[in-house]
Amino acid sequence: MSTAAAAPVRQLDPHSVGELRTAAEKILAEFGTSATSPQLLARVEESAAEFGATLRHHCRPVDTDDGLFVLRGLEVDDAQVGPTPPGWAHAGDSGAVHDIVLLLLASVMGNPIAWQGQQDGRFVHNIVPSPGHESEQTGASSAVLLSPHTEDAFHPGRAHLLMLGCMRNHDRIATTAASVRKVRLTDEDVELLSRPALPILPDDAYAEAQGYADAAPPPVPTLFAAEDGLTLRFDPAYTPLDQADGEYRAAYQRLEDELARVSVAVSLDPGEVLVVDNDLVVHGRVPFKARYDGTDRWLKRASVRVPGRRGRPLAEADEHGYGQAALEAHAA
Ligand SMILES: O=C(O)CCC(=O)C(=O)O
Ligand SMILES: [Fe+2]
Repeated sequence: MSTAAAAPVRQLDPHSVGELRTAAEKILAEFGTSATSPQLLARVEESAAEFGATLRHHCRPVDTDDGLFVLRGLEVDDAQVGPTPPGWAHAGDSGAVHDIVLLLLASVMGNPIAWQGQQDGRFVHNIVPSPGHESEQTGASSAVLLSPHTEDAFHPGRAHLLMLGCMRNHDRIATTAASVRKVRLTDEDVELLSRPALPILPDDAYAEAQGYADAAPPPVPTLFAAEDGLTLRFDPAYTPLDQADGEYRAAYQRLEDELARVSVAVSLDPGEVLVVDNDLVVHGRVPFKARYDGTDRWLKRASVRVPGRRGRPLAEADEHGYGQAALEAHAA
């Protein structure tokens, strides 16, 4: 895994930073919370529509095979944001102005989404290590490697973009990212992995979806040849690989090895926002020791759909999504 020059950086200019900050503070002053209501979301959409061309340009689609970029230039005042919450359920309005900044950025890039079944339906999630969850394959874990995955891979309505905004990261714990556009596979492996062989089951962040029993889990392809290149849908921790034949398993393993080979480690500093194209890149996190003293690593996460984006199999439209539906922040 490489760490040098891990990600293309887009440096925000002071004017763009000011626009974001002023708009977010105004919205927070009006509503007194970052908890989303239809009124707050409408105000976010209005404000985002008024941003200048420079900020919009910083928010243009991912434009390299890295499949990601880091927005730099926003500021987080470590003293002012208060202690890292001990779990998402305790976060409340901690760092509320940063929730709104992230929502504004997300609204420039596309349409933010939320899931009823995750973090109380919030549009901005808090990713913090949580006592008792150390070994899970969710954002609340710490002691284990969070293995590379497509965000919400089980669902046809999953995000096109994943945004991770850093609030605090004293131990410089890295997010990992691997782009399918950088892997080397034979045509035979690509063909094999493009067949819908296995389902991807809902992850541990979706207790309700895990109980879904109305229909069988649909098999989905791991790779897809989109117009502009390969895309992937990959979450080995929730894929029943033992149901596949040896040939498929071997190809899947070769893909996993290649993703590990091209993986980069992105250690975010406060104020930085990592934007990952969820169709091109799988992300994860290295293991670390949680502090549980209010100074732990703390990220804000937003998920975004990009209207009109292609690059996924049409058959996804028929998937049941395990009874889960994403809420869109803004009318399509
Ligand atoms: O903690 C991280 O860096 C990434 C966690 C993760 O997978 C996520 O928030 O979706
Ligand atoms: Fe994730």
